Amino acid sequence: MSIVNIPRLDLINYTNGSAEQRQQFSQDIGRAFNETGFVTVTNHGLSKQLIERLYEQVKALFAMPDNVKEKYEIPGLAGQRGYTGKQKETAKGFTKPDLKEFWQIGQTVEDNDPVKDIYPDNVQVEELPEFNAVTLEIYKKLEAIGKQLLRAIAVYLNLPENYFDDKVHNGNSILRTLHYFPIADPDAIPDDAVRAGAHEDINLITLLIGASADGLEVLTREGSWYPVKAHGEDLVVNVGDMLQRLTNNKLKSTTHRVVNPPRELMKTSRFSVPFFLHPKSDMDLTSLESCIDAEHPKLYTDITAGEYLDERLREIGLKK
Ligand SMILES: O=C(O)CCC(=O)C(=O)O
Ligand SMILES: [Fe+2]
Repeated sequence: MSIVNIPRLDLINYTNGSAEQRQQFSQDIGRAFNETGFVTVTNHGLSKQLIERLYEQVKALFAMPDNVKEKYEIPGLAGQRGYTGKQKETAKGFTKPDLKEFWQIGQTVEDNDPVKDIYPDNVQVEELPEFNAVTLEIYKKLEAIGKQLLRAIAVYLNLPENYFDDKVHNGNSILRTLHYFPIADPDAIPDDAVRAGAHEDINLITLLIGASADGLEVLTREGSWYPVKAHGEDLVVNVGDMLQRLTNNKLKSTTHRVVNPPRELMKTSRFSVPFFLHPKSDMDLTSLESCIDAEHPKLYTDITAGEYLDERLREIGLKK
């Protein structure tokens, strides 16, 4: 069996470290993103109490009756805000939808950036004001952590450290709170229906809170599945297709999935909260010249982040 290297990185070494520690952090995250596309991050600044508050609210949201949640399903928004009901998203190449329901929160523009006009408003959960408050706080904090990580990656790529700053400022990022619901009768579900079918994330990088629950697996280069284990409150961070495209596959957007639990645990829920860090839709994803040479010929056509997102939302059935 192959050994998959998913290093555990201490963010304090980047945010408060010496020049040497910062350089080391950049090399460590860059190398891991080049090899497996995944790292775990500790000392990220989200307190245990905040994460507990988040999960309490996420559980309360999905505990509401389906007919209450369904009033927050907004036609025309491709699931990008509010509720998406059970079995609506189908991983690319799969025929059965994933066994999950989710709620998505988008960008809140706080300055007078005109991009404000193109983002739909977030949907407020009337029954749970605390859900609205804690998810907004988590969104802003994960966005700030993501910006730090992109700075470290920019250094690894020999770009100016602030290369991504203006591209992700007021970006089209999404916080997704997810519920993999209990399966009352395992025999009633189709054989190939899974919690989350094998897929790659669309965005630049993903920061996931709560991957300590079992089920998340990454596909190794040898073609086997390897479980991702995070220590308690660590974040799991991975490369998405936009960053892979920008770097002409130097950084790898690794295929991952969430498997169903063993039969005796089918009646239990699994919750998780990924943050998909997106740039503004006008970011040019044309592969960097520095990532193209005779050994690494250009693999992708030129496209903007907005055009690319549109294409992908159609493929997974969220956009008609
Ligand atoms: O639930 C998880 O652990 C991962 C979810 C995921 O990969 C996704 O929503 O893209
Ligand atoms: Fe994913």
